[in-house]
Amino acid sequence: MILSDILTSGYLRNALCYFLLILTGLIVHILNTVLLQPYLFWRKYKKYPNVITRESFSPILGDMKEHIDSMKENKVHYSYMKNGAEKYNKHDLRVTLDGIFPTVMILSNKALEEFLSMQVTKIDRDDLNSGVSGLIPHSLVTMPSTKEVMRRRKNMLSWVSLNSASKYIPHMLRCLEKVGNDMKTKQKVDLVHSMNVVTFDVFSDILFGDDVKELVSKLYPYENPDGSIEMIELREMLIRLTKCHISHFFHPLSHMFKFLKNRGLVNPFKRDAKNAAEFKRAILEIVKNSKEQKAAHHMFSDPLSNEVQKLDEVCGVMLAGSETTSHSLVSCLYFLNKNPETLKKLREELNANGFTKEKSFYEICTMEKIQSMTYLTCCVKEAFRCDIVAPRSFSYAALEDIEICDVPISRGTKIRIDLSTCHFDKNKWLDEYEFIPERHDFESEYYKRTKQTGIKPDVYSRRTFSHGMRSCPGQSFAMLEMKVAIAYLVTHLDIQFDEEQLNNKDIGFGLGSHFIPLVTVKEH
Ligand code: HEM
Repeated sequence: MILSDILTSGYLRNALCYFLLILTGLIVHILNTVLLQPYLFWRKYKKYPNVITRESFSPILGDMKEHIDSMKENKVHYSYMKNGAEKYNKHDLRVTLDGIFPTVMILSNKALEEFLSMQVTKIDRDDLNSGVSGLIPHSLVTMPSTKEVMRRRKNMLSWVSLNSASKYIPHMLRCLEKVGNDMKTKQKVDLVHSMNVVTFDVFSDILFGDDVKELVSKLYPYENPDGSIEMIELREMLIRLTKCHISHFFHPLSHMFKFLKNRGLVNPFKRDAKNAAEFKRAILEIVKNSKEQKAAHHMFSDPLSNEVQKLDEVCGVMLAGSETTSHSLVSCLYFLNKNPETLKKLREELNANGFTKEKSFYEICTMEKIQSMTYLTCCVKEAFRCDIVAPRSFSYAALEDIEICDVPISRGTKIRIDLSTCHFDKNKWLDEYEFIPERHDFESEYYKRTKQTGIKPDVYSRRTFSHGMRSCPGQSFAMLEMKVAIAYLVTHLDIQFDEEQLNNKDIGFGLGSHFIPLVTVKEH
């Protein structure tokens, strides 16, 4: 058939018609999921007086716009939650759009109580695969609370021995000593990076045996955004992978065309998936080569989980255990630098308990001593209140149509607990924007004063580790590690942040923060 025949024949006309039909369907589908459904969701909740939503509908970006605008103004991406606390705390729920995905955020205590009472029959962990959980899609962190997942959670806790963590203190001190000495030799130190070295080393010692130390510190290939391959250590790889996966959250494509991200079809998702696979391959090699019976070895001997789940479980523990604590350490050191009187008082408590740099920390730093220092505990608790490593919980979902505080929530809707806003509730915390460790000390004058005003926190006013059966299982371990690290660092070092960062009241060092704290470090 010659070309003119084809053009005039019905073949082409039919093909063209089908093509236009498919294209129209695709456009309608995109407009419906990207614009119409999010808009209807936003509008539906505007009428409830106990629900707060964005004042105007923001297409495609949704409430991500808040995060992006904060960063543009040199504020940490979640600073709007703190600054808007007065407005938000008047409501039970906040309805947001994570890009185009509708999410209900639990704000008030009443809403949280109702949420917890429905867990896990009507509300459960969502089978999520976004943000940082996209890095570990088969770990228990991302799975609904089936019997099997709760069994994995219990086993993981006992294998990692989080409840008898005192045995890890000497190793924590060795890591701190090494990093502390290294920091003193540099003119400027990226404090997030240094604290990451500490927390990663602590967790690699918990998970892997001494016989694979070489493999842990070996260099592995990592593809950079410009396509170049850089040889880096595993801990550096974990830091970069975490940052990249958090940034997926702010990437419009991951909201508009989820499959592109989930299947790693285009960059940066493609590159990040490749780097994640390399990271996991390295972890597998380490576990397989270790003969020592450390936590990862036990996790891999679980006969009821498959290889992919076990691998993600180990990576999940590394991620949950090291990234969170390192960022919290930076926040705590920041507030201590910003509040010299507090730092002085903390050093006095440490000195009075024998924590001086002339003494060997390996002898004096016992679990009992660490737990007995009230002011140290208060400083860590206050840092947890004032800056939060994860401003929202992982994602949960409604398993059926439910109501929270008389507000209907349809089956399948994503629900998250707001972990930050209540930390600045002026009805629960006196001087809510000030860093005042004394507020956590029942014996202090400040505490007595707050009691007289009637403004006092309750069990749900502290949400750093979330609440309920899927709250953080590493809380007491994290507290211990924070206290040992702060005790060591403030006794041995003077850490100075730059003035601009000290004066920025909207700075923060939680996950995904764009701030790089370049500090100067001197011997104390
Ligand atoms: C300062 C340090 C830490 C903070 C602020 C923190 C905070 C959190 C938060 C907010 C959650 C989400 C809970 C929810 O979705 O409702 C979580 C989950 C989790 N955390 Fe932590 N965490 C820290 C340290 C640790 C440590 C040291 C471990 C040790 C292994 C750990 C292991 C986990 C695990 C396994 C989960 C998932 C629990 C589940 O889904 O059942 N975390 N953490």
